[in-house]
Amino acid sequence: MNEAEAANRLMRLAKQIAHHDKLYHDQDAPEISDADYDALVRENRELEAQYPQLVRADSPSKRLGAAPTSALAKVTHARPMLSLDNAFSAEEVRDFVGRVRRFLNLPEGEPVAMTAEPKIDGLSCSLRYEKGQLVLAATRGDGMVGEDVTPNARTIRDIPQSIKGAPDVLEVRGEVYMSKADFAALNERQETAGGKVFANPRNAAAGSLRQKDASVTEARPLRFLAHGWGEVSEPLAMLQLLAMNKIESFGFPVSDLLVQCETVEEALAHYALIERERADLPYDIDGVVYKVGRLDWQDRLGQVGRAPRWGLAHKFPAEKAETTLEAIDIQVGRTGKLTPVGRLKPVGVGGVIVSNVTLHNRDEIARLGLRIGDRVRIQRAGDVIPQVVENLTRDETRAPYFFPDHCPECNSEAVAEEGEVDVRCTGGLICPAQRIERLRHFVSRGAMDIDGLGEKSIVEFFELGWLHGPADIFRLKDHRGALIGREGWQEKSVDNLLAAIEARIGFDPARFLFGLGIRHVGIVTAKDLMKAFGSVEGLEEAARGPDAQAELSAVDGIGPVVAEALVDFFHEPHNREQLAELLALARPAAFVSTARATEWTGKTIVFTGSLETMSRDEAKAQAERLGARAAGSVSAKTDLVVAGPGAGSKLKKAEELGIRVIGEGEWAEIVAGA
Ligand SMILES: NC(=O)c1ccc[n+]([C@@H]2O[C@H](COP(=O)([O-])OP(=O)(O)OC[C@H]3O[C@@H](n4cnc5c(N)ncnc54)[C@H](O)[C@@H]3O)[C@@H](O)[C@H]2O)c1
Ligand SMILES: [Zn+2]
Repeated sequence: MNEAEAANRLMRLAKQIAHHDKLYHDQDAPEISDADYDALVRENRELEAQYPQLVRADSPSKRLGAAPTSALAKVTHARPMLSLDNAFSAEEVRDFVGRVRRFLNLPEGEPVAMTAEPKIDGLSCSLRYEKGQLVLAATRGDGMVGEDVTPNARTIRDIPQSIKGAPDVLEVRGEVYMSKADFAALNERQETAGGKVFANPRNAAAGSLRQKDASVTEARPLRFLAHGWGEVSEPLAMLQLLAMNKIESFGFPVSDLLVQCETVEEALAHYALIERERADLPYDIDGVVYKVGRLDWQDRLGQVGRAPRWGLAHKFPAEKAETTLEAIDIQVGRTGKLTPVGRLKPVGVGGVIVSNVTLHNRDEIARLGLRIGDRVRIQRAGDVIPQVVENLTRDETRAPYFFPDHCPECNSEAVAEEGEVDVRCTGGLICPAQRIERLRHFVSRGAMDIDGLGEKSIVEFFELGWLHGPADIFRLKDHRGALIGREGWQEKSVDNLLAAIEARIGFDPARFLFGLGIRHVGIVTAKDLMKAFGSVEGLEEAARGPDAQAELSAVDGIGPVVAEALVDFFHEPHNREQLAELLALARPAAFVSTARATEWTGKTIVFTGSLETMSRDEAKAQAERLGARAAGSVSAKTDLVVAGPGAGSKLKKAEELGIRVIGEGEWAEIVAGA
């Protein structure tokens, strides 16, 4: 940038910054974020440092806030109310201390003790006490002239009306603010009442204090925290910290995170501590304020431009930033869920460089109207994964983004169930993203129950390339030689594992079906299906038939959601391929109904309360042996309820419906007699 360009830029910056100052300070309605505003101020400062001859009379570096234009009376401050210079890094804090040291001409090694405390996000207010009585409360305004808000301040409980033991004239300065919780509640009330909703607690506090009618202020939950003083008729103390202690003793709230630090490194450590506490503090803060500890040094340092030379605001890094969305990638989770991830042009947010954001799901992308190449505002809260909060471009000419209808990992069809936002891959058996999870499920207790094949071994075999899908479990015997001698595997344990696998050839088809991990197909549903279709092959035929949905839904215990999941699963070619292999190797048994025809055949039984002589599973198995179905909830279709001690709502419902209820003893008799 040459000198002429710099002059132009400085003129534009002066106008822009003045515009935002007015919106923010006078109208309590900012248009841009603080971080964006700070960036303008910073650019102005850097250009002025480079071209000192171009510093304008109306430069933002000389002004502060905005001259008040409200209906409130104006007051000229006895001592100006200043702003603070900003620092955004530890380096800049060290530079600040270096400047202080040089200004005071301190000998090498002489420490500069400083106080450090939270920079609370409210609006500054000066409270003037004469002979212990509150006589004036004023906002900062442009630093020289503020607004008279005395009646308003009198409604704030943290502000004493009178104080004892103070100098004849004492101006206590601090921040009027609103707690996060009070802010949220206020906005909720405002919204229901159709009133103004505030952008943040700072604006809410400013808008609430600067009211013509003090009864409006009174109804708002405002608080006050002291952080300094203005005119005083006699010195309060020799040190900043002790002066603040004195102010506290007069009855003003002072931050309990205010400390004196002996070195700059100590101060930076306190900054880190406050940053860690930030989320848990009841009020918003946007940084840490350091002040030279010795008041005689503060006097010597004085002020330059709009800020004291003895104070510094060390701001927290911005937690929001703007950047470009360069791509959207789809990640497939262990359960088949497709999650869109935004790839960003890397940008600093809250102290870290962010290049990925979660976009949650298909609906979220549609809500934001995202297209590749859009400018986006992103946000990072604590250690939560960053997310897009706003799309800054709505360029209808660029290609819209279409959420994939196939899994990027295995190319199987990806679908969202009705009423669900998540899109899932249907290629359960072969999808690499889902493999380990599926394998784990296939061998689990309730399914194929293969002893010795835990998650650790699954991962090990998977990484060795031995396990792709469940069919490979039955081919592990081909790797016997290679497995023996690997860490944790002796001949005996290998043979035990292979025997456990062999034992599952010709196993229960319902547990086999359950093991496939088809969505919504639990063990009870699997049994119902096997009862109806006799075998997995029979089920497959039905699920691929022309009338599959209707045929499946007709089965007792199967609803349309399960039917759809089955149709999806058996239509996916990859699944069918893997299943064919698996059936050839595992050869599940034909379903034999262990039920005899009894008077209970086809009936529905519900067990509730605790059973004393048997487990719930055993009771259900007994019911099934009688040809009955054990259901989880009582309805008009229930034929019998077996209630043990502690039975509650199910028992009550059965009684209301007039369903036969028996105890465990009577049930045992039925089982024995059948
Ligand atoms: N978004 C916008 O459009 C916009 C416009 C103007 C200003 N701003 C924001 O307002 C701020 C600039 O205003 P500023 O000039 O008042 O500077 P400042 O708010 O950054 O710093 C000075 C003020 O900090 C306050 N403060 C809080 N805790 C303090 C403590 N412990 N000790 C001393 N002072 C403490 C005081 O009220 C003091 O006046 C920046 O945060 C800026 O981002 C935003
Ligand atoms: Zn997939």
